[in-house]
Amino acid sequence: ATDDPVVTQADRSPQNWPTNGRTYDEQHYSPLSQINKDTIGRLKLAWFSDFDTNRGQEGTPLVVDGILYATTNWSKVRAYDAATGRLLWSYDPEVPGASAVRGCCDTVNRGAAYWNGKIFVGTFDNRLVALDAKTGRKVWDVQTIPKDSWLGDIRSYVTDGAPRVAKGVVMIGNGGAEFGARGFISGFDAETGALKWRFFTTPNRANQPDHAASDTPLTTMAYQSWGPNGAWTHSGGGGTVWDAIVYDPRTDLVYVGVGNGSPWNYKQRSDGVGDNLFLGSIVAIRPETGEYVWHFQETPQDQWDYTSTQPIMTTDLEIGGRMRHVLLHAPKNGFFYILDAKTGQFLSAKPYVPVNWARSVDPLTGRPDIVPDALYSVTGKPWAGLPGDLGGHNFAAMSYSARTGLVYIPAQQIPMMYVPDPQPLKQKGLNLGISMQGLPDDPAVRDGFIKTLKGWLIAWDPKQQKEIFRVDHGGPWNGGLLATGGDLVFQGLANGVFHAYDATNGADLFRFNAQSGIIAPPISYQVNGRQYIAVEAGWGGIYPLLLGRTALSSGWTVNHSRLLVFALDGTARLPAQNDKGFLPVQPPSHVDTRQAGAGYELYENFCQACHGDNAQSGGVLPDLRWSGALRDRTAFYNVVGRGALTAYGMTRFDDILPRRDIEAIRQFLIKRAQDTYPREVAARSNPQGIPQGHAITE
Ligand SMILES: O=C(O)c1cc(C(=O)O)c2c(n1)C(=O)C(=O)c1cc(C(=O)O)[nH]c1-2
Ligand SMILES: [Ca+2]
Repeated sequence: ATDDPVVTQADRSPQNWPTNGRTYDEQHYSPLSQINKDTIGRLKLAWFSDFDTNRGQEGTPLVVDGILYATTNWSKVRAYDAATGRLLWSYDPEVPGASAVRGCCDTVNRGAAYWNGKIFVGTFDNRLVALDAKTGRKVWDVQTIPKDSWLGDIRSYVTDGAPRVAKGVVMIGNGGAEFGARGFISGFDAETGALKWRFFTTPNRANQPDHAASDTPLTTMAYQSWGPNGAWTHSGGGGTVWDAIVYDPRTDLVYVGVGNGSPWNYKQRSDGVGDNLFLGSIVAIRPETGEYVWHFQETPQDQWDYTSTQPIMTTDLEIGGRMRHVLLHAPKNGFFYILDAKTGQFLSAKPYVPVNWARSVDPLTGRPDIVPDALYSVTGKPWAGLPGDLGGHNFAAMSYSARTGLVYIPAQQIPMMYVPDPQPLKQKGLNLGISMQGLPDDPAVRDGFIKTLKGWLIAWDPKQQKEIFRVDHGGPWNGGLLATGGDLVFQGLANGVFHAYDATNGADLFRFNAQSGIIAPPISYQVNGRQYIAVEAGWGGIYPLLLGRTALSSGWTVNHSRLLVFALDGTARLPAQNDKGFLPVQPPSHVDTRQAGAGYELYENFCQACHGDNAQSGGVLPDLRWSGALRDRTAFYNVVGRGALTAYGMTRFDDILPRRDIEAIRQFLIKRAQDTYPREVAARSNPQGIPQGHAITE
């Protein structure tokens, strides 16, 4: 079917939430208003459902005619009676645990798509699966990565974004640009799974046609913007399409948010020359053919992981006395962009968070005036960037309310020290061309860094391109946003508290202790005349995995993954919580300090990205200091070398790390356990047994 009114006319059915942003404009706005400023005092938990994966939950649930579809970590899908929470079916694509290491950022999933009685989900191992929405039975599945896109192990692909469907075509991209990847988006027939088109976002290294929709723009325009001999010719250049794919029925265009360069190091990637199209760009293509229509590059010469994959929305705005149909975008690079939706014409850009990599954006061309020192790979000198690699805004959905005229942005500040280190591309693991050293374990340094970590809900007036108000959060990495016809804005936070704010002034009107950090966006729907608010709780994603304990600066949180659903006069209650997390265990007494020293660097290179800087867990994956496997050299080798825990997502390293390196990592972990055990125990000597205050981040 080339039409499904459930999706294409979603604006006529406010009880539903049938596509990622509810309607094709992706405003994450629900017109429902039963829950409003007057009734908010009666908002209570109506039902909840525990998930079977305690890792980051980033899914936007869908609701179609009283059935709620949620996707969870490891690309699983669950269908519920949306009024009662009764589980109707669940689907597990059985993603191999060993594929976790192919992704930069937790085995998350950001949601499903609905079309003509089917649910579509992308799996972490890159399948696109169509399920019967009634029964959960698989209708078809296809592998979305063509074999020739891999280049040995130098390239990596994972799929964690939500597919989108327009005109009977299901569109999906993938992640992987932190390893090596050549980005693309593919369109499949929703009924059969047949590939209709593919659009690559970076050129073919021989500048030959790929026999893909992207051939002409790549060979005639993009190829010329790359240094012909850079490392991109092996890595693929990056430009992965890991999140935003937005169809606009008004223009009949699909807006594709394109990711960062691979490796990050621009000197290494492209000899330090060229803008490297289509990195850091929005590209507009046709849904039926993938044909190129326009592009706008937000970040030329990317070397900061400044992806343009962040959620995109469309709306009508009066600008300069004239109504315009526009795109609104707050990419990682810190500027809020307004583009003409039909032509891609640049209209304006203003910083929505502190920015130091560019002085400004040219008001006519939209080109950033890049600060010379920010080109760290060219200068060869370290650069402290604002925003950092995690962006002024990441995957968390923003929302727009036409009633207030405001865009609500889940914004943040996480500075990044970019230290160039153009090593040859590795066969496994991150290939950034920068140093992966974390912070020293010095409380003063850590405290200084933590003071720079910030999170805000920013209410932004796109007409004036300025902030109207903000809500200060304890720290970054908070959930996405929902605005409603009740003039409320809902957001879950990193510290596990779910809030409703007054959409006109940010007053905090509702708080609920969700027992786990929230990074997903809420939705709203209605069944039998009752309005509900639903959100997935589950702390994770890249921030706590990579930064470890430092990521808990908003407050101590442990992962309890579940779906929470609220309504007026709800009567459900969460069970008593266990907030203790991974408890310190007396470490082995013997350590080889020389080996432990060598182990630090190995740990930061191979283990840190999931288990946290300096071996302190961020509350999601096991804290390795207290692992039982530390006590025995062979047991540890079986886990790290031979893959005893691959089913849980822990890969095997014996293909790249010799035994002595793995043993050095073990010694480093024992040393870290010995050094930190006393302070970890002390931090828990309080009635709750939960680390308090300074100890959370020390
Ligand atoms: O370049 C890429 O291919 C890529 C992929 C992904 C991903 O697949 O989730 C992320 C990023 N980059 C990224 O830069 C980033 O900050 C990020 C955060 C997250 C997350 O889910 O927590 N994923 C990703
Ligand atoms: Ca990236």
